[in-house]
Amino acid sequence: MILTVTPNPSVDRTLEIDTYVRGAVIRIHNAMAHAGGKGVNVSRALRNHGVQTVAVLPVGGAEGAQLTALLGEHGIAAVTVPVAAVTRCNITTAEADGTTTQLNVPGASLSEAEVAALLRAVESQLRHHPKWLVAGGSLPQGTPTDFYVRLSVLARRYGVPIAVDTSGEPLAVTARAGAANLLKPNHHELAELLDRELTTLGDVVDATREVLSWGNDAALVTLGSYGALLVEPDRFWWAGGPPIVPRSTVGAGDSTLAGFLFDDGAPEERLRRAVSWGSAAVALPGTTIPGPADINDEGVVVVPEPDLSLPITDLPAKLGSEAARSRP
Ligand SMILES: Nc1ncnc2c1ncn2[C@@H]1O[C@H](COP(=O)(O)OP(=O)(O)O)[C@@H](O)[C@H]1O
Ligand SMILES: O=P(O)(O)OC[C@H]1O[C@](O)(COP(=O)(O)O)[C@@H](O)[C@@H]1O
Repeated sequence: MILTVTPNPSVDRTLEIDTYVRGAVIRIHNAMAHAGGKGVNVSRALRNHGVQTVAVLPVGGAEGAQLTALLGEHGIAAVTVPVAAVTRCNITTAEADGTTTQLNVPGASLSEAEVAALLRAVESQLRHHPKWLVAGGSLPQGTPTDFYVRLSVLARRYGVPIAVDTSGEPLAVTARAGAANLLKPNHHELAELLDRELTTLGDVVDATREVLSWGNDAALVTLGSYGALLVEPDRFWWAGGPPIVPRSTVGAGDSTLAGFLFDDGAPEERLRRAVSWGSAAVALPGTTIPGPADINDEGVVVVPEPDLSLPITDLPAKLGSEAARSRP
């Protein structure tokens, strides 16, 4: 079983339009709603692939009830912690040219008692010794910024490894505490954490190694359309998929993390699977999370320790074609 916790879940609403024009009346072609939030999406991806998973999340108000109903439709076993504040709705516009714009609400406040109830709900599931605890997303107001560090202390007490996918201050606090067995920042979150631009592959690998030197075991750094890197203290790999015009990139990072955690195995294989799940998510509308029928890893190339001087933006073009040429 893989346990996930999402302190700030969302009903994700997606509006598919031609082009976003500020100040204009925009006609919507398709509107859809999915259960969202990082841990929730990891649970959805795992569940789609037959992995047992439990999602812990706070829910409140009518949107909380809708979120619970959506989770039921997705077949997710959820432990919901009732809270007074109304669950947020994040809104995405998905344009015909593949541009995805996310409007993420901060999320209503949790009281101290509600934060404590959330931690207790996670602890009661840790007693079942899940294979991983996956903790993800922003923190709602009222949640201490060291929330993920507290989760990590709990997880370690039960011998459960923890993967954390967050951003901003909660990422800084978690990473600097060396609290994670696996971190899943994207390129921009990593640059913000280190407060410097990361232009080449070497820049990203050095930055990630710095983060690992704070006590974190490994990092899966996603690079948007430029693929993803798996970095351990002494080794790293890059992987990338075929070019895609996205339908919606929302949920791609979460699907990538789920693909990585789906099974043990050689790091290259886990990274290949991660990128194939992430690429599949990009081709699907709204926060649709891929299942086995959506995924094809044939176009995904994995390259161990590529040239560190390569600009990130050149990776798919340079490494994708080199790997294809050297394939037997
Ligand atoms: N525009 C895109 N084209 C192709 N693949 C993409 C695109 N955006 C994301 N992906 C895939 O999804 C993964 C996660 O995307 P990324 O945007 O880095 O994560 P996050 O959603 O966490 O910000 C990438 O590693 C890549 O495999
Ligand atoms: O908690 P945050 O950072 O606001 O992010 C929440 C949003 O991220 C998502 O989990 C998608 O994340 P990814 O695109 O990184 O996979 C949405 O479902 C959700 O609305």
